[in-house]
Amino acid sequence: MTEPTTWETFTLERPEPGIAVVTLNRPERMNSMTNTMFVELEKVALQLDHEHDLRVVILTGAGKAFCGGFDLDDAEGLSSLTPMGMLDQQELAARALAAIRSIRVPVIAAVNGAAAGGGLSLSLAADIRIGSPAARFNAAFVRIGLSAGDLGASWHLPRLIGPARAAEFAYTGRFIEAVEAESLGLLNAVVPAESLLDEALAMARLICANSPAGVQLSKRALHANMEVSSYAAALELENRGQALLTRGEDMPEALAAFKEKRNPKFTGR
Ligand SMILES: CCCCCCCCCCCCC/C=C/C(=O)SCCNC(=O)CCNC(=O)[C@H](O)C(C)(C)COP(=O)(O)OP(=O)(O)OC[C@H]1O[C@@H](n2cnc3c(N)ncnc32)[C@H](O)[C@@H]1OP(=O)(O)O
Repeated sequence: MTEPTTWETFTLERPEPGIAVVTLNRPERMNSMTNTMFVELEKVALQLDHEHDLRVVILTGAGKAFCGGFDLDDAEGLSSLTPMGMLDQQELAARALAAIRSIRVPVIAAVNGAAAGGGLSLSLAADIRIGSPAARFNAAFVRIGLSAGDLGASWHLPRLIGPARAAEFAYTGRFIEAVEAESLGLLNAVVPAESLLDEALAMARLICANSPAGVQLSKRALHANMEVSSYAAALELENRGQALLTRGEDMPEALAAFKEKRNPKFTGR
């Protein structure tokens, strides 16, 4: 494990080769999001996205919450902004979450507690969510006069839990606790709190054992095909990815390893 690097709003740790752990670090404010956090999250996402040897990012929260959404104390200060100023703030926040979502490698959210409002949106920007029993989700937006059309929540939720459940969740502002979240597919798994990070690391290791290029092009295909409208377009995109991968080093190495009954040594080239 290398020494953690501490940013103002989170820590970045590298427990083992290929794995980065980003921990939101404002536990006294339920890891709520400030403009500084948005700026720093965008920066670290762009930094990680350019690390050739990175294979998986794990995102979690310090203390008892994953992320309590926008810092409501900060919100006070925003009311003096012009409408365009407010739009700038919203776009700054949205860019941060888009940067997290578009990191080339898989992002696993280890949801250690409440994910409310923008915190829900942040958890949805990850590809995979593993929760502790304390994981709970809340589209808090409507409870404070905002819309659930926020930081990607209105795009992810219908695709993840279905339009009707997304509507109920968004309109009622109720909490979805861990067990229900797992049954809806909002969580991939619920694991004991004390082993949450270990479980995320175990899943990360499984991913690290596979072809980096294969995993990254799988992520691109899965993300892109949630956007394309047709099966034909999806096949076309998949075909291009496979054609690229068959020209790389990993596939022949995987075939040779299979024949020689040994583990492949992937390079990602
Ligand atoms: C409001 C935004 C307005 C601006 C709009 C335009 C700005 C554009 C830029 C930003 C765009 C971002 C868009 C995102 C929007 C949102 O996220 S809206 C939703 C905001 N979040 C919430 O409404 C959630 C509020 N918190 C809770 O519901 C609960 O605290 C919890 C997170 C579910 C945890 O509950 P519990 O475990 O019971 O802890 P509590 O006792 O409630 O809280 C402990 C302390 O933490 C403080 N805290 C919690 N959440 C926040 C928060 N979001 N901001 C600031 N502080 C928070 C809470 O006040 C407690 O503090 P103390 O009383 O001092 O102990």
